[in-house]
Amino acid sequence: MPRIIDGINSPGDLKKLNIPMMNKLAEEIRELLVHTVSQCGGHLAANLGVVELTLALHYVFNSPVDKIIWDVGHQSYVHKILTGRKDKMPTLRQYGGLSGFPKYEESAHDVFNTGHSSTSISAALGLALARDLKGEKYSVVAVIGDGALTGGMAFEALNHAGHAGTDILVVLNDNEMSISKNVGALSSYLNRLRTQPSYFRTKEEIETVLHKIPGIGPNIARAAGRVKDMVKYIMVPGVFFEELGFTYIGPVNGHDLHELTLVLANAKKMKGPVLIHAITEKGRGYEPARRNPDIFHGIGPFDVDTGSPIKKTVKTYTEIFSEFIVTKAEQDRNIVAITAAMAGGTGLESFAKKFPDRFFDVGICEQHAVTLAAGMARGGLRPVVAIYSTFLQRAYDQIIHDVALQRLPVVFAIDRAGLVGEDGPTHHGVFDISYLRSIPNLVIMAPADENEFLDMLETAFTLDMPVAVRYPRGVGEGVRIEENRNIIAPGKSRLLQEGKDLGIIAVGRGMSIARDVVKLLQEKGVEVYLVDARFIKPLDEEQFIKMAKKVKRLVTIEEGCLAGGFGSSVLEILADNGIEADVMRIGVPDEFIDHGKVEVLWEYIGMNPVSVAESIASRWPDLLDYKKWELFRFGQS
Ligand SMILES: Cc1ncc(C[n+]2csc(CCOP(=O)(O)OP(=O)(O)O)c2C)c(N)n1
Ligand SMILES: CC(=O)[C@@H](O)[C@H](O)COP(=O)(O)O
Ligand SMILES: [Mg+2]
Repeated sequence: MPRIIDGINSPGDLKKLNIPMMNKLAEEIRELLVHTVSQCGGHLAANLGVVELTLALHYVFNSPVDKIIWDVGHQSYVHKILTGRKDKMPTLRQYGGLSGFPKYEESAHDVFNTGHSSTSISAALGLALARDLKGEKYSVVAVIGDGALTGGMAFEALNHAGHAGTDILVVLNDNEMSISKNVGALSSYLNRLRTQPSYFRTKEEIETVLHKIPGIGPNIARAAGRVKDMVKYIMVPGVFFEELGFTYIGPVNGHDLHELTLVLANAKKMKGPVLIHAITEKGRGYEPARRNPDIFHGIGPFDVDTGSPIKKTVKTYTEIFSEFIVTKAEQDRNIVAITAAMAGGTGLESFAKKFPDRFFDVGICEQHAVTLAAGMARGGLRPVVAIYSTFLQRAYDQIIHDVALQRLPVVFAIDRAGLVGEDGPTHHGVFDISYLRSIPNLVIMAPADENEFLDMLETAFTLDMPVAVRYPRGVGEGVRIEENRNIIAPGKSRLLQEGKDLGIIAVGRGMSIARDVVKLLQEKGVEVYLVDARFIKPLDEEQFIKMAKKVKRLVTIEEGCLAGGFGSSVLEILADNGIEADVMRIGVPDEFIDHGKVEVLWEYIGMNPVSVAESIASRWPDLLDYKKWELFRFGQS
């Protein structure tokens, strides 16, 4: 049977279809989504939920002349399929292939790059204001989820857009889910909009209801009758958005193509800011995702028939943190845990189950999460804020102004530090070393393996000051976990071996690379002095100086950006102490690193063990002769 999807190569092809044909196309798109994500991994549930919404948007609007901006952008696969990238779907999230997020460099239909939440309305308003100033004519649409709407930036933008009054359409895609169940008062408000028919009652009906309230009811009813606006508050759905200057339309069935296309076509003609509240179901059309939208929010490759993910054997750093923090909280009642809508991703779900009163999911509000922690610490609690490195960027001022400046004992569990792989440049956690190490009053650690990680977490709670522990995405080194924990003295590195030819100082997952480099070099007779820095701040100055004096040649290895990074801090120590040494820094160069498997990315930036060994051999040819180092890559001696 011919498939409609085969004839869809641009949004223009959609406009030839009628509603039944588009419904059929929706089914075919869902099949493609499930197949693709089962192979490549990715954000399945959100995409399954926006199939009809995306079809309707491309049916009514004329992309790329009209601009559609996808908030977070994890739900943009359907948009990619409809805008000429259907055949490239098998390359999704792989190195050199399609990005999992909108990317202007990939297509003119991806008007604005996203990945972090709650930026779409600001960007859309910027485009709309640019359009107005340049006297151009096109529509601008921001598609934002109910989770992303919890982010402060979205409100800053609504506030400005309502005031600016220009033509802009916000489509609120409300599926009641962030990654987990959406939280907060706003979420409850959206829920009331969805479910309470009282919003549609007439003035007379409202007065009747009010009269039934004993004591005060009749008075309120009389007052409401006099004050027009008060009645409006009760009668008009979406009054919150209306009061901000938006025309609210909704709720609309986000899976009914007939209703969606009509409403969008009307909204397109309206003047000023308009908000359409569309109700969708996350995971729609694939039962495992519909039943577990949180698991299928972002998932690795899985079996389509069962929905089961491909199993891993070694524990992830996140799992280790998860177990640690539950045990620690059993011992210390003052420990509270905060997440910004990432309970699953940061491993706080078990904590939430065990200590519901001590767990706080604040929504996608990293800034608030950090200052909330500061307030709690001032109030005598022991807060741990678990946030991905890339999202902590949002809370920079709060770390400085609210936590560090007041030297408050907040523990930052910084997950996804380093390259994260398939999510790519919006999500790589490569900046935290640089942006944190300049902050006074902050201790920063990075573990080389699981035992060190647990020791660091334990140490963090012994220090009466702000402490950050950064650790990577995914599995650890697979070492056996020892029972006894060691408290590490701040700034104390770990000497692994002494050697006379070359010194390597590595930190965090850089140590795993360093170990392999040492093996390669030792096989060629090079004697390496190897130190696991453990601390990014404070640094083990004494050890580093001793080492530099002895070997004169140092290599630093970190999984973070080189600019202002850990290697730079080693150079600062040497310079400040007048030590002359030849230093090679290995880390992330001054460019945004694409998406792909971490090992592939390491190779690209010259950070995998073989590349590092080759760089060492080429920089110091007297250590190894050319012929020998050339053979590293082929594993020959
Ligand atoms: C600043 C920031 N914090 C956290 C995230 C992680 N994150 C990605 S999607 C998402 C939930 C978004 O929910 P919603 O906007 O409702 O989209 P849905 O997946 O439900 O369609 C979160 C928390 C992010 N991308 N950016
Ligand atoms: C879109 C987004 O920001 C998150 O869903 C992110 O992709 C999760 O990453 P992890 O898979 O590392 O939890
Ligand atoms: Mg949602």
